[in-house]
Amino acid sequence: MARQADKLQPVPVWLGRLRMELRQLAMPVLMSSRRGLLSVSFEVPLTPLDAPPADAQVWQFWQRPESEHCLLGLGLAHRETASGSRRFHHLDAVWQGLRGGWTRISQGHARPRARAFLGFAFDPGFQPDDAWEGFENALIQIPRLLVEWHHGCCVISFNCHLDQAGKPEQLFSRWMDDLDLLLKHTETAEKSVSSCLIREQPSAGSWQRQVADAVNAAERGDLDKVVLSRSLKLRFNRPVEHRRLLSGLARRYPGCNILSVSFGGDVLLAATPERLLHTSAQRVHCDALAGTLPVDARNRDADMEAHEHAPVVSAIRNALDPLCKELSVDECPGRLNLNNLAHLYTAIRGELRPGIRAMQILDRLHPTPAVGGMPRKQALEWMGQDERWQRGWYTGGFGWLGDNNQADLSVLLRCARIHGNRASLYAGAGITRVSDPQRELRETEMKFEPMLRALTEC
Ligand SMILES: C=C(O[C@@H]1C=C(C(=O)O)C=C[C@H]1O)C(=O)O
Repeated sequence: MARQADKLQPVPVWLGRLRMELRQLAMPVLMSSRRGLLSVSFEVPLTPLDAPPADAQVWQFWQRPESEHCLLGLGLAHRETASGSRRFHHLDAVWQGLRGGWTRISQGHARPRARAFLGFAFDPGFQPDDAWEGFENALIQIPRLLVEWHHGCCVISFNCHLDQAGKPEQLFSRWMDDLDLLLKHTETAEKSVSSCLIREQPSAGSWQRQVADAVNAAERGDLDKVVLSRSLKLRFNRPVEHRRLLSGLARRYPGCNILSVSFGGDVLLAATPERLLHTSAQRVHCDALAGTLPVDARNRDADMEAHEHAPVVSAIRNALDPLCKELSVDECPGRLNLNNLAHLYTAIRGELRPGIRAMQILDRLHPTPAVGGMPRKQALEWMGQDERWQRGWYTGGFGWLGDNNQADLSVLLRCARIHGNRASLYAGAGITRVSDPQRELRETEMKFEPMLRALTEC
């Protein structure tokens, strides 16, 4: 991401003015009878961060290095949660309501903007447990401080919900604490961390047996595809330096979305190649990403993987079709090369019918057969019996929502959940009637590798 060294001013100069202007702009609204959300935005000469600040407790971090776009949220201004089969309907209504009553003020060149983070578990029935401390089934969260870097420009927004803001002086001091946290951000010294594997869940042997059962079920015609996953639990000799981990992943995977979330407990981070949904006004873009090969694989291997890829393309096409005026789907899949592996990739783009919102698309899309299976119902039932651990947010989604039907949501893959000196890693593979258990196991190992490497190098 481009640095803004040329625009950099000594921090205290703009900070003093910002403090004064924030007060002048926010106070009349805080003293009024207005309700709903308030945002006050400023353009500031702040260089991009490659991770959340060291002392932050609650944050959401979203970065797309390739397009020089990064969002960082600190603290909590407002949050709405949902679960169950209507969770996206509920959050859609919430989001529309919030946007309707949002007072937005901006200073200088900053454009007033509405931004919220959206995150959700794979399963609408997921209930947060000890393993996923602080992670709700699905939520929309508006941070108290939002920093957005895009193409060399940085806008900082101070947010609050006027119904819950408390006394103005307390709010200003919380805002200033968030800002201090952001400005105090420093690099941490390099440390070597050694790992020891605690356990695999399930063991490699039983996972291969599960794969063989699923292959038999596909041969019988009970299902076409099911994605089975496994988890690795690791313990390190000191707390995992997740910020360093994140910056390492961004360096190595600039084409992926780099994500990190904490609600005060565990830290979830990911370098995911799969964009679930990207909308802006009436345009929609989805990735069909399924079928995995070593980077140096031959075309014959790609033909085998096409079995896994085709159902994903057709499910996304079917989900989008009724919502779109026009839909274009690449004729043949291309290859998306990551460092050690490649995925078959098809871009699906459309023009939405008037009034179609991002959350309505999400409701039809998730879970795609890239992470669930086909037919959806049978595959989910199969997974329910076989996977004896909670996927939590793994294969769920995370990203942000904005004005004008903007949304950028990723599938939570290639992720790790960190708790002190422990980490849980997740990986899965699509199983069809042509799958081979040993090959699928190898595929999950290839998917673990980037995070394992980053963890042991950070
Ligand atoms: C389930 C995962 O990945 C998904 C499954 C893929 C496959 O089966 O080939 C490829 C990309 C993802 O859609 C994972 O990385 O854990």
